[in-house]
Amino acid sequence: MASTMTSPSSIIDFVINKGNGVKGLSDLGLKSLPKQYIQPLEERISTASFGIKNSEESVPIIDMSNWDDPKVAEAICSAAEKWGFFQLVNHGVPIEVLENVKEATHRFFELPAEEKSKNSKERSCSNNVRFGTSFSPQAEKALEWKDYLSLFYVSEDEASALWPPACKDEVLEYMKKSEILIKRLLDMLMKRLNVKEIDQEKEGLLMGSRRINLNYYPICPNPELTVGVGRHSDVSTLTVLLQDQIGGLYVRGGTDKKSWIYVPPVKGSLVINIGDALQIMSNGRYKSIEHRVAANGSKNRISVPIFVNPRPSDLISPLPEVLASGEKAVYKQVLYSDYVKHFFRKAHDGKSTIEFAKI
Ligand SMILES: CC(C)(COP(=O)(O)OP(=O)(O)OC[C@H]1O[C@@H](n2cnc3c(N)ncnc32)[C@H](O)[C@@H]1OP(=O)(O)O)[C@@H](O)C(=O)NCCC(=O)NCCSC(=O)/C=C/c1ccc(O)cc1
Ligand SMILES: O=C(O)CCC(=O)C(=O)O
Ligand SMILES: [Fe+2]
Repeated sequence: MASTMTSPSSIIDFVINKGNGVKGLSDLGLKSLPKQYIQPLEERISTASFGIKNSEESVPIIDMSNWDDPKVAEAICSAAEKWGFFQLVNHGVPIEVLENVKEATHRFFELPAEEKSKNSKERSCSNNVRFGTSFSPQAEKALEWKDYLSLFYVSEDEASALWPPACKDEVLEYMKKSEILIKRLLDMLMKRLNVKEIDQEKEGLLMGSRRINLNYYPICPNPELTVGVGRHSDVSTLTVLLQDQIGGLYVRGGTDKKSWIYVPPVKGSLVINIGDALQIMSNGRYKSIEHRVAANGSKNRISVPIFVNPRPSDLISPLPEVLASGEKAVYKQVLYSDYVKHFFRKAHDGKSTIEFAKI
């Protein structure tokens, strides 16, 4: 099979059109990376330092056991300002729920291509369920070494009816059990912005819609030539990210704000990051930080982000409470679905998406 698949168009046909994804390529045991996946030099991730702490600085690890203690809120808000990323331990989401969702993710991606591709953009019976590969293959000059299942949550009933049976129960449980944590985090972050209470209207604006992605990064023949996910910031309010023990996530940070800082897997933890919507609503106080994922030459990696978002119909802009002291708005009002469409229609390009909302 591998030998018959040498032309660029047959690779694309096999991976994208036939729904085999990069997992299909990886399973064939390819010895070298197809050229569509070769990233320009400046986008490649040196794996020489892979898994090794590459600087004195690292993303804060915050213990949430005493979530009521003002010191916890202080640590979270400071991390959101300085790093835009932090890891949480003792976050209240049961470890078993996290283990189950990881297992369900493997179960889904182990399904035959024919079964998975029933959820492709072309064949899915709903826009809210989508199996795909790379990020935006039509827009990308170089593809990313990742397959995904993206599930937009509307209601429990809709999810039960439409989400793939291989993973839906575990994914729904993860969403349900993470809700208290999400509310606690938003409560702390809002208090620091002088938002005293999250009423129904604010709750809708901050967390009115959620999308969960199951990401699969199969073993890659030449990991140093490509990426799992290219440089981007999330367009969410905040993202709750579950990663397995394999590693590969890097975030932009450090004293010079330009280094790539490795986020080591911490057993039982959840990674939290601020997204563009909250950077806009906080008028830049909380930072949505660029991040990227390396490909791996010896292990299959998974991750499961929950993107906590405004509703598509929401207008987002700096919050009145933030501007009350006379601070000048640096972002204009944008319709959230326009913002997300803008993000999805281009290749990953670092922090560029937010230009769309700059005054
Ligand atoms: C505006 C949406 C996204 C699409 O609505 P639509 O225009 O009626 O539906 P389309 O199916 O025509 O999608 C528009 C484009 O976006 C693409 N797209 C539609 N969902 C998807 C999808 N989950 N995945 C990757 N392309 C998609 C889709 O392929 C299409 O591209 P194109 O065919 O070239 O016009 C709509 O679903 C919406 O408002 N959703 C609610 C908000 C929402 O989902 N927010 C997501 C937050 S996601 C986030 O923060 C980070 C995501 C992320 C994801 C991957 C990464 O590598 C890194 C980050
Ligand atoms: O796989 C990861 O660790 C991060 C993935 C990511 O950044 C995303 O899906 O937006
Ligand atoms: Fe991301």
